[in-house]
Amino acid sequence: MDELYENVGDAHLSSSTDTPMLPGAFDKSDDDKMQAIEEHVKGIMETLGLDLEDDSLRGTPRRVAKMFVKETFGGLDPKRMPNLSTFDNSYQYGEMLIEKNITVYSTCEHHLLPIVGRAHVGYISNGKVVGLSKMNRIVDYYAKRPQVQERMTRQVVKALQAALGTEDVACVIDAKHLCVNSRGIRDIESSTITAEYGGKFKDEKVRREFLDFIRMETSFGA
Ligand SMILES: Nc1nc2c(ncn2[C@@H]2O[C@H](COP(=O)(O)OP(=O)(O)OP(=O)(O)O)[C@@H](O)[C@H]2O)c(=O)[nH]1
Ligand SMILES: [Zn+2]
Repeated sequence: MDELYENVGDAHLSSSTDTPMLPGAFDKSDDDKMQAIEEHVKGIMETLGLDLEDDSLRGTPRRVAKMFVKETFGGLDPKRMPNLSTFDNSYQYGEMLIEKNITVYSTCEHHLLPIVGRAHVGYISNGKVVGLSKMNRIVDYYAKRPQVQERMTRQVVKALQAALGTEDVACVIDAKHLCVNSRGIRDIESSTITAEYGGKFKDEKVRREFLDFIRMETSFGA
């Protein structure tokens, strides 16, 4: 684990943001993966002494396999990377744009327990603009992997920097890790904040504005 975290500060190392994958990981079909996972889940349940003939338990291995491949860990499949289509900044908007309170449902890679929280993403256009929903989509794509929050935060920033052709991208994530909240130390109140500031967001004033904006209460009527 230490080695993984040592790399977290090296923005120039692409390996520091990549999810560690086995060679050939992208060659298997979804059906092959689901079949293998179904067998493994069956094994775990039988080891725990559960009767898989029971009506309620019978479908669980298949259900979990489908959920892992298609939903919970769907973001391990590069084919599911959202198309971050950009267009020209024809309206000459020159200030920062923030998509805040993006819901994060992810999974802690140490315990395979949920991470639930909110991401706030901002950028300053360098001539290109990205559709608002694409920021929600890119957060969700990287969230759908076994994750550490530090890596997820940096993956979101790097993907948007590449799509927008600018370093001026920031992401803050505030999330609850059920491995901390519901087991182990069982601290239901604590949450984890991570931040990645690229380009102009490293400037104290720009960063301050970003952080002030994401703290703004947004209410739409009653
Ligand atoms: N840095 C970081 N740590 C995480 C993240 N998610 C979970 N962890 C931590 O990973 C650590 C794994 O530590 P271990 O000591 O191997 O696991 P453990 O015995 O289950 O630890 P406890 O949770 O303290 O009971 C724990 O401290 C978790 O809180 C994350 O996104 N980032
Ligand atoms: Zn965990």
